[in-house]
Amino acid sequence: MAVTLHVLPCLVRALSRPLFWGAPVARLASSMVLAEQARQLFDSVVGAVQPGPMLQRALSLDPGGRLLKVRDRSFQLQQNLYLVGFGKAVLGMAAAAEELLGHHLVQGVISVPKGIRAAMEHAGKHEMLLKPHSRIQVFEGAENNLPDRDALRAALAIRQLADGLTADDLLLVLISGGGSALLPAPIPPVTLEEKQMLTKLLAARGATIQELNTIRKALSQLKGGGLAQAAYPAQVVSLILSDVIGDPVEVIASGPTVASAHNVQDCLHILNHYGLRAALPRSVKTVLARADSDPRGPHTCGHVLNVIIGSNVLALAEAQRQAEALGYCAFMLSTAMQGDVKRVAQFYGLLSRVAGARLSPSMAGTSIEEEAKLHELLAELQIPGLQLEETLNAVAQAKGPVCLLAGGEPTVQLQGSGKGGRNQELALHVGAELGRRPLGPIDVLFLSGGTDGQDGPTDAAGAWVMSELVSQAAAEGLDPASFLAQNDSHTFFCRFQGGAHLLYTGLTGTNVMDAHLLLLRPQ
Ligand SMILES: Nc1ncnc2c1ncn2[C@@H]1O[C@H](COP(=O)(O)OP(=O)(O)OP(=O)(O)O)[C@@H](O)[C@H]1O
Ligand SMILES: O=C(O)[C@H](O)CO
Repeated sequence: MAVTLHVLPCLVRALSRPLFWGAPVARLASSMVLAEQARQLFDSVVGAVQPGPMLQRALSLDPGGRLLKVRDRSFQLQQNLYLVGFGKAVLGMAAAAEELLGHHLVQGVISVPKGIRAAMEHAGKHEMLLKPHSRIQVFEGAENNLPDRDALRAALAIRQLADGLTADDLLLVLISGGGSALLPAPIPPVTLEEKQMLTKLLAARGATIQELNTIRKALSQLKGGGLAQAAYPAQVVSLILSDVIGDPVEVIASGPTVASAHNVQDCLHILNHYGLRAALPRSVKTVLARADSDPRGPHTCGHVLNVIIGSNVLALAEAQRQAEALGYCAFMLSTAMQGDVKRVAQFYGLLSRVAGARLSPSMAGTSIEEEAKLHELLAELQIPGLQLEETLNAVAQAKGPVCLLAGGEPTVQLQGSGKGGRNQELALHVGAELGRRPLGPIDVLFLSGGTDGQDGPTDAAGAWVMSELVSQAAAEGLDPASFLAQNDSHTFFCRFQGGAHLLYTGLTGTNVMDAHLLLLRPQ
């Protein structure tokens, strides 16, 4: 990174004098500049949703320090502030809250992933760590994103804190993705093991996060508004970092401060759909039957303010501004990219050609068939809010390089036993797509990165590719298709050009799904 930054000024000068360079050298310089800019844009995505800046944006104290403002609401502070939190990004969020409000804080409990404090210390991210004599108690648990005994202990401590609150108290709840596994409190007689097993089975059979969390809510004391209910009559303010498409507060971490709108019939429908109804443990049947006849109905959450403080949308909006500052015409495609990575990669491959043809007149007319295919693929993927024709028209008007931004979470069907992640697999598929046909006089770079800095079980956040990937890989004796067949994208990128196309950030302390960047620059 430092080396790349060091050479950047010379490369920029080189690009402005292409006639003095041989074509291959100019192309190499151009690639390096594009790669450096893509990296900067990814950093701005992650930077926009760092816990400190997010909390500072969401919370403000009046000059006397006695009134906490959140959105258009004010809360009196008088030694009455409590804090709980659960999720992968909650350690940094709690550290930022402690920095802002520490002297008002009476007590706190957070549930965060196993090993996160050591990882943050190791990475030198001291702003993500609590103060030495913090009033916030930290529990680490939920190894491999599954509820375990440690997370159960944390959930019980959180419930105990909430149970003890009075009408004079204010409870700040910090929530981020991974919160469901970090807050398991099964309703008896359901056991932790039974809940674990059901979660695993549903996930393995392809249940969506909406479906999975509907079941989790029905079997939990704290999810689906249970935590808010426990904290009543205290006021509750939940600050939520979204890791779900569309930012649905009732789904993120299974909505512990949001009344659940689902009923038992919804649960039975889901369990039926995945063939799990017949084999349900007796305890689960008991809890569902009890909920069906519960005269109290769903939890009420009138004393709660739920606020989304960070999301994929916010993060990409910052990258869009940054791209414009770098001289790109930048357009947001969608923050709801979903579907199988292979299809999503075909979409980006076709989009590169079609947008390239609009951008570079010498390619015009070559893509009518591809444009039709692109529309077909988009209809199949059903990406909410993606205005393809409008974006392409805007690209056609662009004077200069174009940056297309998107976010979301495609899915990988694991077939092989290789090492990889969603983002590296997507990038490699896009590289293969770009290599299918020559692109004409246009440089194309595609980058895909997970905003938490960890793509699948690898230490990379993602990867970037250019249109020359297939031919350059062949020169090194590497065939992307055979790595893809084994879901082995990480091994490919480690070998290809000595790992130069891998995106490394380390754990970022935040998590708003994935970011995709497509840079197009006429040569
Ligand atoms: N070899 C592999 N190749 C491609 N993808 C893989 C591979 N192994 C695991 N994955 C994918 O990685 C994902 C799990 O990784 P990770 O732990 O980063 O979860 P996540 O969904 O990104 O979590 P979060 O929502 O917190 O970001 C799954 O989508 C899984 O299919
Ligand atoms: O914890 C969860 O439920 C998922 O990460 C979605 O928020």
